[in-house]
Amino acid sequence: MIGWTLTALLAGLGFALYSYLAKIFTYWTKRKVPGPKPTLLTGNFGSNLMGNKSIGDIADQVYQDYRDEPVAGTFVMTQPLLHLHDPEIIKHVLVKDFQDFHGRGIYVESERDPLTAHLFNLSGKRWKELRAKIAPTFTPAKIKYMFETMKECCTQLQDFVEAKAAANGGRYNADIREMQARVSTDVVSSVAFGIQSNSLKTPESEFRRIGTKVVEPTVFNSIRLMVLFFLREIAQKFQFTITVTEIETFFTKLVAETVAYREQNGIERADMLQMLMQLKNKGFVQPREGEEAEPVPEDGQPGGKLTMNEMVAQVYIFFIAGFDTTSATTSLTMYELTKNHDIQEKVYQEVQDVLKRHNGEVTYEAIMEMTYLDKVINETLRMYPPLPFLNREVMVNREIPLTNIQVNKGTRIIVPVRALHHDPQYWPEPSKYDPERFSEEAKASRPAHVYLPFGEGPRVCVAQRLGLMQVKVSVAMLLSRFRLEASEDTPAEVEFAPRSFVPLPKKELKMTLVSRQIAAA
Ligand code: HEM
Repeated sequence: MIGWTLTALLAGLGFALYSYLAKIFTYWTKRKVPGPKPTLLTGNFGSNLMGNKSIGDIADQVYQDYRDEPVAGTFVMTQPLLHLHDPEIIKHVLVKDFQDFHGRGIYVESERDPLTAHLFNLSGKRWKELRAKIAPTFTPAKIKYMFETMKECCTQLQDFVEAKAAANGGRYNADIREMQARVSTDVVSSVAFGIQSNSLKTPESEFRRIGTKVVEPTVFNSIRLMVLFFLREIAQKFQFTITVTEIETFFTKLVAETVAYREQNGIERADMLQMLMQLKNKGFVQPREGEEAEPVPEDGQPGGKLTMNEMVAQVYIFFIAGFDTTSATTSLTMYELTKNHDIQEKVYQEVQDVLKRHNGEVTYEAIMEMTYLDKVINETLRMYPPLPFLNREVMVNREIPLTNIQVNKGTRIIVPVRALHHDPQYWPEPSKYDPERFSEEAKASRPAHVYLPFGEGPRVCVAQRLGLMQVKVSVAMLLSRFRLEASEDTPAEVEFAPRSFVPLPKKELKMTLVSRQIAAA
């Protein structure tokens, strides 16, 4: 008897759950939005939760399958997600109607999980105020100032490779992705905190260890990212803490100790931490000499001063957003240059010609004159955008622009950047590495908003200039001293780790750097 009652109860519960989920999954069909059929508990993202595919891979697949549709709808577990495919709709959401779509829908818990409260994650008034305060940290004048630090790290890289090559008849066979990750860690730790992390020479350095831990493509990190990005409601309900304690402790201690040391000893440096300290102490970033002050809004400096916790959260995002994006772009540029000798030769010639005009000195102005290098980096960012998608949240009940699809406040939106960058209707032969796609003529011939490596609109990457400059300095300085050659273990195509967010090769990315100096001797 008890057995029958229990079976009936379970069957009833199962049916109720099934009916509930089936109703939720009518969200898109009711709105006549096409999309793949969701699976009962995991929606359309089961393969991500199982660790077989990244969120970017799934967005790519939806784009392939529904390319001719202006939008498509999926579910992350039970959370509806709208994929934008039409460039005009994308423009409206990112730029023209930004105020109604400005959120990211990301989990932020400033008290219990303070490192989540950073610029990338925040929405609403808090994002707007913080963005206005942080943007002056990345003006051209400030980047020019940080340039010398970047250059110093790249000089150390040149010397490091030269020494390795000298010990091996002028040739150094390196895992370029790991090497660049270490250099980028050095750059970001110097530019952000004025600290020499020495990751290039000491791979077991604390900074490199923490950096690896943050981006490691583990199942845990993959699920963490999914919850952070799309399942805020669940995280809030169950009071999840997303940040790993060790990482939170590392950054909190680092910032507290560095700030205390500088304040006690009256030390001022030209780095991001100093600017964040100004935000903590004064509520605004001091313009540099000769630099125009940012216009102060009519309502004064909104949002007051930064708290210590807010400061740590910003340092954390500068670190994670800064080192992996730039090292992926630099190493994949070098990889493509090993495969495309004529392009490598053309960049090398440009670097030589420009440096000659600048007395052999790598300066900010010299790098800005390297227009072919700029095209090359743009093409790498097209083929391998570090962020394969952009995300937004609908902030009010309204229709999706240029459609009659009514969506609820809180609906998540995704712009499949990588899929757009590989669509043959905008990029003929998308697998071909061709920097000429970025000639003025070619740029004018395609719609805007099909190239979005840094995002677009008021939420565009706040450090775009810094990121680009770092990649360019690194590539230009390496090419000026070394020829890049494929070695027998250089892959014909790069295969990426499925659980990784930014493009992280599954295996080492090997190539040979040949010293031009030794070869010429
Ligand atoms: C090649 C290098 C880089 C690439 C490709 C890149 C790409 C991006 C993208 C796609 C976004 C989202 C934009 C959107 O949603 O519209 C973003 C946002 C952001 N990036 Fe970058 N980034 C790079 C370097 C950096 C660096 C060096 C830093 C800091 C030191 C940084 C800090 C940020 C921050 C704080 C945001 C959030 C902006 C906001 O939501 O207001 N990025 N980045």
